[in-house]
Parts: sequence; structure tokens; C-alpha cells
Amino acid sequence: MNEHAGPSSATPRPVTAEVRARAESCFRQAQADVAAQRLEQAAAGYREAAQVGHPGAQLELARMRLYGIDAAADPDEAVQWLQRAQAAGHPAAGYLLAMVALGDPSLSDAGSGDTPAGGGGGDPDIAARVITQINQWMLTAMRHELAPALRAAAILFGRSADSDDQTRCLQLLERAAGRGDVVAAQLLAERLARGEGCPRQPQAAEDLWTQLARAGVPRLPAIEGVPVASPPADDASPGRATAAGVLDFAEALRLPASATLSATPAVRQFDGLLSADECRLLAASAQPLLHPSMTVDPVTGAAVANPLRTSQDAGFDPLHEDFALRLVQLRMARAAGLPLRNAEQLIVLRYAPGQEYRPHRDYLPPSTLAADHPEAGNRLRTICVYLNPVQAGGETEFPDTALKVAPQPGRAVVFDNLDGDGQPQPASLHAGCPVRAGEKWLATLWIRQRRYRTF
Ligand SMILES: O=C(O)CCC(=O)C(=O)O
Ligand SMILES: [Fe+2]
Repeated sequence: MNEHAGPSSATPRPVTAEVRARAESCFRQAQADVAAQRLEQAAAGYREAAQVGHPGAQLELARMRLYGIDAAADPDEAVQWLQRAQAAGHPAAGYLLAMVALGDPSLSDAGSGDTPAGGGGGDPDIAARVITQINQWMLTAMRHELAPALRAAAILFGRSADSDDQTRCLQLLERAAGRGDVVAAQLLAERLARGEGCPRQPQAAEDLWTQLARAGVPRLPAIEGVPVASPPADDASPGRATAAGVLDFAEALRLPASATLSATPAVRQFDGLLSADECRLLAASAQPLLHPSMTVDPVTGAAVANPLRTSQDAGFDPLHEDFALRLVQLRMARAAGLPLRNAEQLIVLRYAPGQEYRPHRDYLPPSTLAADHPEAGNRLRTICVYLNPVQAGGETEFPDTALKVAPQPGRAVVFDNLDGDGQPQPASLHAGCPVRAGEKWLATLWIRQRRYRTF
């Protein structure tokens, strides 16, 4: 917990012009302090301005408290500041509240008294009231042309088979790209090149790629052949059929049917868990963060190169997350039947030809566990989603059951690393087979037994 007081609920004193001017100058000084990495000073400046009702300062202070930039994170305090900034009309505050509520509604008023999203293995239903609130926050953010909100909505409309929703997806990607959103521009170029939701426009796609290349943005892997998500036939959830044109985030949390591939180890497969846009979103967001994979030395705790795992990888710390990424992760956590707050940070792996992840188990040895949130328990379950079609090789193999899962974009494989008593399950041994041709992109969530994330 933070030793500073959060926003006071007492009736605020009237703000004079002098107080307002002082708040503005504190806010500007705090911005300069952030730029100069004087983070504690910045937080103090934002706090002073926030306390007299400066919405920009309230938002910045909330972000610092959310991500623990100046001191340990305190999401409860962050949410209180976001609520004040939102009441004062800051368009980004609702967006951030929506993002927090999506992973853990218990942190915001929207979720008080409700089952948290993804809560427990048994009842992972996010309350309708939370969804309604999230929808309202996001619609407000979109009306203010907030690019991450536009992009998230575009990806959501893109999941619908309705042709008007497909058009909405493209229009929203264009709007986000027009606001300088690089990932939206990448997604748009891929759709234009393939004529997804629009006639094929190879020249427009090429122009966009040229502009992106000038800005140092590399091309995405070719991601295609993902079926448009359709609900399982036996889905009897009320309100299932969302009308075209209605932005319904609940819709984005529905799971396709799954198939059990093995009982011991428990392995399940979902086809079409992620859409092509979502696979591209993960690859595009990971691309600038990729570095050679390391493994943790169980003796020294140091990150070391290891022939066990020769891929590149990118981890998304909370600062790198946005609404669309969290929505994807929430669906992944639901497919695994566990709350998102139990998940370690999302990892995206990229294997070049010849690269592999040799046979291993995902549960952590006691020494590694002791150094990384031991209170969260061990890695109960893993979910991996293939993001692109691999030309040859790259299957996920479970040698103990002679099972091989072939990569296919949007396909997820979920498996247990611990047995029913929470003990390491040696039969969970698995490997990422060497890629023989093309590349393999994969997103992984390692999900612990108990809460791992602060929000
Ligand atoms: O690349 C694969 O198929 C397996 C990846 C994996 O084992 C992991 O991410 O833990
Ligand atoms: Fe693994």
C-alpha cells in the first residue's frame, strides 16, 4: 500500500483561479520531471495538482500508481484517481478504468459485489453490469478519438461475420491509424492487401507498408486462414446474438468449442480462439520488444542463453498492455479456465528455421519460484496460441502421450503442469519442435495457482 493518502472523499473546497494556476504549473513541472526521470518528484507534483482537481494530473498520477512507476504499484489508489479524472471529463480515464475492469472488475466500482472476470475455475462469467460499464467507457473514449480504444473496437468488430461490422472494422482501423497508431496501420495494411472486409487494394497496402518501413516498422508475418469466429452450436447464453453495429465486449469473451486431446497430461485444443486481427495484434505489439530468449539459471537466478530454447521472445509488462491486448489475454485465461490475474505476463515467441524449445516442463523449480511471487503458487496451466501458419515443423509435442499439435493461426493448446493435488506433473513434458521452414509465432500465458498480477 502507498503511504500517501488517496483522493479525499471530503467536499472539495472551491478552487480559485490562483489555485488553478498553481495546479497547472505543478502539472507542467511534473511533466518535465518525468522527462528527466525524476519520478518521485513528478509523482509529488502530480499529486499536488491532482488534489485540487487537475484532471490531467489525476490521470498521470493514476498511471504512476497503476504501474508502480515511482514506488510500488497501488491499483486501488489508481482507480480512485481515475474515477475522479473521469468525473472531471478526462476522456482517457474511462479507457483506463475499462482496461483495469476487464482483467479485474473487483478493483473498480463497476465490479464491486460481482464475481471478478474469469473468477475461479467454475464460474468465469463477467457480470453483465461490468460489461455495460466497460462498453460505456469505451464508447466515450472512441467519441474522443482515443486511438487504443478505436483499435480495440476495430478488432472486436472484425471478429463478426457481418459485412457491415467488417466495414466498421476497417473504418475504425483507419481512424486509429490516422491518429498515428502504428499497430492499427499494420492491421489495416494486412486487411487491404488480402481484401479482408473490403476489395483487395494491393497498392494501398504497399503504400502503407512503405510509410511504415520509413518509420522503421518491419513487416508482419503472413497471417491468414483463420476462420471468422462463430459461436459453438450449443451456446445457450442469453443475449447471444449481438446485433450488427453493437459493440459488445461480452461477445469477445465467448469461447469456441474445444476438444480434449489427452487426459494425462490434460491437453485441450481450441480452434479459432483468436481472430487474424488478434494474431496480428500480438505479433505487431511484440515485434519491437523481441530479444533472444533466455532461461533463468536455477542456481544463480541470472538470465542466461540456453540451447533449450533458441527462439526470440517478448514479454509484455503491464506498461505495454492496452485494452485490446487485455481482451485477448482474458479470452486466453478463460480458455484455460483460470482468472487472468493469476497469469504471468504474456510472452510472444518467434522461432526462425531450425529454432526450437526442447522438451521441458513449465512448472518452476523451488529456487526459481522463491524469487518470483512464491505466494502465487506454481504454474498450474499453460495456454499457447499459434499466431501464424508454419510452413513445416514447429508442432507442440507431448512425448509421454506421443501427441503432436500442429500450428494453425488462432489455434490454442491448453495443458496442465500440476496434478489435481497441485504437485508437479512430470507427464506435462512438452517441446516446441524445430521449425523446418518459415517462421513460427506463438503467444503463451503461464498461469499460476493464485493471484500473480497486481491488476
Ligand atoms: O513452441 C511451442 O510449441 C511450445 C512453447 C512452450 O513450451 C512454452 O511457451 O512454454
Ligand atoms: Fe513450455
